[in-house]
Amino acid sequence: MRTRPLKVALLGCGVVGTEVARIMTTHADDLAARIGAPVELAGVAVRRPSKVREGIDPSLITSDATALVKRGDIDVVVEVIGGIEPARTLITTAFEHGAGVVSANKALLAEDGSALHAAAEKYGRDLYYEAAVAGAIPLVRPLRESLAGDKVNRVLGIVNGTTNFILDKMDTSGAGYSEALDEATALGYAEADPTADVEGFDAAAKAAILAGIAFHTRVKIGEVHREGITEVTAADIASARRMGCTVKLLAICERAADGRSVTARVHPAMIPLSHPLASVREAYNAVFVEAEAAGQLMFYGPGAGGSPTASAVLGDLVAVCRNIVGATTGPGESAYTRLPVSPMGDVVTRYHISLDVADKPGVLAQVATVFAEQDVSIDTVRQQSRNSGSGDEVGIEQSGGGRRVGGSGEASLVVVTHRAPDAALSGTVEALRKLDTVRGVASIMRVEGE
Ligand SMILES: NC(=O)C1=CN([C@@H]2O[C@H](COP(=O)(O)OP(=O)(O)OC[C@H]3O[C@@H](n4cnc5c(N)ncnc54)[C@H](OP(=O)(O)O)[C@@H]3O)[C@@H](O)[C@H]2O)C=CC1
Ligand SMILES: N[C@@H](CC=O)C(=O)O
Repeated sequence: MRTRPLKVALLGCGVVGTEVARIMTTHADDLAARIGAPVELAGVAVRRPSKVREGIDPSLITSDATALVKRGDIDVVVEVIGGIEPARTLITTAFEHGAGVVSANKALLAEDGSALHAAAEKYGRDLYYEAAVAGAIPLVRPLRESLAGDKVNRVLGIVNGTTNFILDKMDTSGAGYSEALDEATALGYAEADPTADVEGFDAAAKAAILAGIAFHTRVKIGEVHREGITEVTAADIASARRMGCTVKLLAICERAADGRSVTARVHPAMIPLSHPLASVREAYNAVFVEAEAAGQLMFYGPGAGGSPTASAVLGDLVAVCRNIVGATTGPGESAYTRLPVSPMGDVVTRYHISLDVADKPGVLAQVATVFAEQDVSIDTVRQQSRNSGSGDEVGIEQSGGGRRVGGSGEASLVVVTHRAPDAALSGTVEALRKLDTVRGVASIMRVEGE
């Protein structure tokens, strides 16, 4: 065992950083045994140095993160500040000054991963970021290392704990959206600005990282199609239930059949209750990986929160420290080639469309014609009259398109399609909006996982 301790600079001591510092202290002997050298917390950079931080030697705390990473004796920098700047400059400076880096910062990796990897390679240092995707779940290293000899074609998962928590609460306990969000924030799942969670930015960043590692390419967050959960209503959730489905925010990354391009998208979707992702509750995450030789793999576990995320950070810290002790580095990024990211219009899937229509003869025929003109095949149609008082269904159409319309006034028409390109669906919706008899498009949701 080497006796000189490896020195670690911790940048950020919030939800995640506090737990990283605690585990480094309480598990110091175990970490030393696994690494082959003791590790020492050499400094902790925060924004508010006067705040009392339980369990942390006050003499280690500084507000000058730059000076800490430039000290010259730091072996590993753990960045758990978040955001783009100053995190990006601090990580690059760490490489320049000879340190390896562990980061949980998905926003930065999805925005500028290429440049960070290039800087790590230039200075011969490690950049590890297991905690950036799906909290405690080992996913980055299995994709980057264990599956490096296979060909991954699809990654589909729930990668944001906050939104899964909110949708789960809305579904199972009938909680309101705001109430569920407040609870997720109090539990430390949500980002500093929860807009990143509920508008899908956090999941989109994770999708960009996953697509990059899975397909050995580079995908930036701006290339990921993104829709959040703010428009998901109790009616959508009830409608999903009627179809034997539940609503989840999914991240889906796919390699095209010809292998020449990829797609990456994040949006709410209905999935059948029989699908394993349907039973992923609260802030848990789960990711399906489909690889040519391995088949289907599922990764499941806590996707957010201080302690689970710190577990992933500590795993990376051990790996980077081991590499330093062994005078080596982890897998580099030079084998990556850039595949184009296809637009959302090329994605083929099924849709659940809820329309408010005039409840009179001929409406269903008009609506069906629009779908046919756009070459979008209808699977099922369900009509619910607004005049029935109780809200009971008054007409159920069979698969494939028979017609039954009656009464007058307004009705709600729910159309579920067969698989069709997203561009064709957009064209259909645009044409539907122009029909006099269509009073509004209440919701559009993709149906996945069948
Ligand atoms: N929370 C979670 O469940 C997960 C978080 N992550 C990622 O981990 C990272 C950290 O998240 P989290 O711990 O929740 O964030 P917090 O907001 O709880 O903590 C951020 C920390 O960074 C410090 N900080 C902010 N700006 C600066 C600065 N300019 N210089 C020095 N320190 C600064 C803050 O200081 P101060 O304490 O003084 O305010 C605080 O200690 C993010 O990238 C996040 O996306 C990843 C997976 C899960
Ligand atoms: N806000 C994120 C935290 C982990 O990445 C989430 O809710 O999943």
